[in-house]
Amino acid sequence: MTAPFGARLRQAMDDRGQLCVGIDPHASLLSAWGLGDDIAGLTTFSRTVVEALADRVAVLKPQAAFFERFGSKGVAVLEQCVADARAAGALVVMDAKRGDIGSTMAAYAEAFLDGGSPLFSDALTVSPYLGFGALKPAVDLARKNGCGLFALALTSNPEGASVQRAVGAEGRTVAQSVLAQLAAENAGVQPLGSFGAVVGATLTDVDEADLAINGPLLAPGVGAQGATMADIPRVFGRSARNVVPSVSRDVLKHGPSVQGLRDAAQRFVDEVRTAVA
Ligand SMILES: O=c1ccn([C@@H]2O[C@H](COP(=O)(O)O)[C@@H](O)[C@H]2O)c(=O)[nH]1
Repeated sequence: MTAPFGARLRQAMDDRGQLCVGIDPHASLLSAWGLGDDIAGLTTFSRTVVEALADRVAVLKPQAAFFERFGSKGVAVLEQCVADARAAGALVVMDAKRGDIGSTMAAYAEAFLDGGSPLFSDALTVSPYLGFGALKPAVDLARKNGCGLFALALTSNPEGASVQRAVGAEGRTVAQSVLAQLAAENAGVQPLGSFGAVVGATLTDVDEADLAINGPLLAPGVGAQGATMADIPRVFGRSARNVVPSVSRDVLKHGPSVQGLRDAAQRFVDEVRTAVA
């Protein structure tokens, strides 16, 4: 039986360091790597990232959009990418940001969190903006299959605040409500719950108490969006050890050299270790 995602993530971060590398095959990166903006380029790009990093970084996070833009052939590349990355030892967080009414959410959950699915991943990013309760089918399937979820709470983009910082009837922000419901899912779990939040490393004013969800905190925004690893303790305070900083473009720009990708990832691992120590 597979250990819960939170326990597997804790172990992976202890062994390999606190880093998630995003696999985001932007057209501009494909071009910079000397590849075509086509299926052949997508295949070479994702294979190279997996070859370079899946045996050494804790988490790889394919961004589904960059594969989906090529249609079914792109999705086939994504399926292979996920399978290869998992086989090489990385935990895979599928960044697909799914969220819908409960009955449809059940189908999204099956697509990514059912062991028989070609896109089976260790965890999935989800949007709680149809109501956190609508995510229940995904919560249930994730728990059953040792998977995790990362719910969007305080995203790294400046536009997110208009929704996420809005104050609801009970006097707390939407983000606070999402974080509290994640904390409830993780209550009492050791060493770390499996139900995480997406909280940008770019943020300036976050209440440390809200982040104590006993679950992982996926922190995009390091690198191209302007945050650095030094921001991790500033933003996350006492929860910094549960943070998985996520970097896509600022690692990927060092390809197609396998060694270049490895060196870039290692620099970020070293930087976050120093910052969080
Ligand atoms: O709040 C969020 C949630 C998700 N993302 C995703 O992370 C990567 C960031 O890429 P970089 O190149 O490191 O900027 C991308 O896939 C986003 O969709 C985010 O940035 N912020």
